Amino acid sequence: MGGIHVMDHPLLRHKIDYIRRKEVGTKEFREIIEEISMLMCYEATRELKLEDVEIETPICTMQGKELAGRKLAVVPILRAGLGMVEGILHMIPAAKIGHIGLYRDPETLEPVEYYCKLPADCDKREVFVVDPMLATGGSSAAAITMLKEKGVKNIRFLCVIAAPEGVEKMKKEHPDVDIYIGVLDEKLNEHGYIVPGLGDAGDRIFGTK
Ligand SMILES: O=P(O)(O)OC[C@H]1O[C@H](OP(=O)(O)OP(=O)(O)O)[C@H](O)[C@@H]1O
Ligand SMILES: O=c1cc[nH]c(=O)[nH]1
Ligand SMILES: [Mg+2]
Repeated sequence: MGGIHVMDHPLLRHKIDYIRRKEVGTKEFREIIEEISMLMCYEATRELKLEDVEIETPICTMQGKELAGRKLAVVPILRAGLGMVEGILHMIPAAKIGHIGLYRDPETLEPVEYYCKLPADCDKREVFVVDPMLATGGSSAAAITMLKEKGVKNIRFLCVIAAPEGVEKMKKEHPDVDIYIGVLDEKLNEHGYIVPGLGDAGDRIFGTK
């Protein structure tokens, strides 16, 4: 059974509220999203399994620990999810990377799929789906459905800012998935944007629009 984990950490909160400011430019926005992702990764990996391993220190032999099983895969939802990959790779450099291309139709707010490329053995890995924004939940729910259709079982979703509407949709459609949220915001506006939010994460990361 998955759970909703709203991170309650002063450093994370400071960084998220800093990049909400409209005067923060692309370079700084991108750098800080990377830092936020690193901190979120630390928290989201808390439950990873360890196994015993014998190691030799300069002093003696000991039973040490290392991460069990296959390494993680990180799957950003394009485009904005790409902004979170580097930060996670700082923590887990050997992670494999998949990509799911989805954009939200501005009229219907429904996700439109345009790309999917995953590591060949993705179904045997722990998969972290990443996207800074969970708004209606349409994009993340669709991305996770795509992964499940390919046999992926162990999925966690990391987002920087979530709206309650998106959290409800994810709980309903993917109750087995753990969701890690930097900050839970108030609501969606009439255009499906998160309030207070930070605007369009993809445009802010890539300097488009
Ligand atoms: O929860 P939802 O209502 O689906 O909205 C969230 C989605 O919207 C944004 O992507 P967008 O469609 O702007 O694409 P982009 O990343 O290419 O800018 C965001 O990065 C999420 O993927
Ligand atoms: O507030 C929002 C909602 C969807 N996508 C974004 O980038 N921002
Ligand atoms: Mg966008």
